[in-house]
Amino acid sequence: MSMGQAPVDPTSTAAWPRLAALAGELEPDLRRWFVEDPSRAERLTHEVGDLRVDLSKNLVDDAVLGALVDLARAVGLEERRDAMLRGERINVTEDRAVLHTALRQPRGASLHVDGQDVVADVHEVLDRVYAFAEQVRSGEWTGVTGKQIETVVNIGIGGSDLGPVMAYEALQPFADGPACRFLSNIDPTDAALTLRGLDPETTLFVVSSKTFGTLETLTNARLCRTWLLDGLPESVRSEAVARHFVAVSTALDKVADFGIDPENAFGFWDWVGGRYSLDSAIGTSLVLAIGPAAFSELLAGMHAVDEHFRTTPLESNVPALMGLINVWYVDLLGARTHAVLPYAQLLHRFPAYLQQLTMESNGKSVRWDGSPVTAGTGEVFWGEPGTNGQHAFYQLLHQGTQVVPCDFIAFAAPSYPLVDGEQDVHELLLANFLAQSQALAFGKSAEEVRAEGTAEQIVPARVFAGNRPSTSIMAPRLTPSVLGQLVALYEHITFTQGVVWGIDSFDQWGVELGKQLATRLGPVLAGDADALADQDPSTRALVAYYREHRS
Ligand SMILES: O=P(O)(O)OC[C@H]1O[C@H](O)[C@H](O)[C@@H](O)[C@@H]1O
Repeated sequence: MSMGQAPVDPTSTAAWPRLAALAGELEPDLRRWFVEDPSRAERLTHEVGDLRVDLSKNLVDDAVLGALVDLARAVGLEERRDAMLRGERINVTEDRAVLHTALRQPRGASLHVDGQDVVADVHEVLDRVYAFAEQVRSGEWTGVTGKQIETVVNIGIGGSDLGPVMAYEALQPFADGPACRFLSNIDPTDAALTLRGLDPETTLFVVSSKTFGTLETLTNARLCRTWLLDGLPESVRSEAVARHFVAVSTALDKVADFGIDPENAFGFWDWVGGRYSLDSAIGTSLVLAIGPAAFSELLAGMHAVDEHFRTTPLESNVPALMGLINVWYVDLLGARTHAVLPYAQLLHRFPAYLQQLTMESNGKSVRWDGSPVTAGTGEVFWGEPGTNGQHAFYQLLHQGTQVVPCDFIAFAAPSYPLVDGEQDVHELLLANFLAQSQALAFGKSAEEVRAEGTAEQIVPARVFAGNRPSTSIMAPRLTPSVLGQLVALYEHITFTQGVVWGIDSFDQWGVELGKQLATRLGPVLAGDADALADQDPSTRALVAYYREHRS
């Protein structure tokens, strides 16, 4: 398939009307489906790496899955996957290759793109990041006054923040290096609170920005540079930035302009999208925290899932199936959102990370050739760790009027085994994970509610309709490798959906307009009367309110 060609319209495939008919006929009855097919759980459970993915509580049967796989073949999922992995420029609107999978190719592998072995380049940078991290972690690299680095502040936003902070939180049990803090927001409160209590002599800043042109990151980097210099004795100031600032970017010239020594800069490439960059040098703060060995395991976990995605027939290809089932929910069953519910506190930032991955990738209305999409795209991803979510929004999941497919994520072994008297607390957590997926799937009928002696007038309020879809992902424990596997799994789910919809999942033009307008509104806030006069009445009134109340 030539990437310049129009994408195949999914609604024009033979599979689409079959899916529409199946959706029309669908009378979901998970209770009956499990009784009638005792092998349903086993047949619909697949393995990818260390992940065990149980799809059996989804509203699918063999006919639906068969039609979804046919749809995937008809739109050329396999060809486009292979084109991505080969380094073709499938990011059409930016004319770029999409090669985050090359970031986790093992040492010694090779992939030539435009005559360049990108895997060799990847390992050259990784080695530099690892060597630097070892120096900091061992205390060989010190601050300008000779003190060991105790805190790393990652300054970045979007993909230069969400991946590293998510993984740093998730891998706390493996964090044996300096503590990390993450500064992202242009709200000056973020800088003030991130720096609060830190000692300039023992703080290292990692300025992470693919473009090195992002307003938030450059502003925060300057604030931190001022804070650093103000907090150090004058005699060492001229040497301080070189010892306390490193940078990660594809724009190494801009790094030098900022005053960071190119020796202390780690590069990556335009073929790594920001939201796909955790495993590039953007992971430097994570490497500082968990060390090169653990980071290598994370990369190996991602690679294992890449290999599964590359080689497994679609019928048992887990990311492909999960992506296709998501398409089924969005386009045929009317789902608008998708909840991700980790029963693991350590994954508390995972849903936020997934929001950028999925929504910046697939929140599009036009296809890669510029024509309008032909089906609904880009569901809203959201979530919170269980059991906290249970006491907040699960009411809507159980009894609301919308289909909300849920992904449960749980681990057999606890990261911190604690007991409450005789009670293994991790078992309480897992009991809740199992209970919620059961309750969503199988519900509680009016007869069952009545049998509990419930007064007739409140029976309806206590009925659970059931047949609310979920996927259960389990792994032995949350390790760096397993985290890498989860990230790669969702990357390829996102890719699969994007291919079906025919959209370029690797651009993000939709974030640009707000940035442009913010640049124009800066002078308005600062008092430029002519610029204010050009604004719409609502904006003018908001600015007037600001003026009146700014103290
Ligand atoms: O890494 P940077 O170039 O600073 O970009 C940071 C983020 O900002 C942009 O607006 C994009 O929406 C994100 O995809 C990107 O991750």
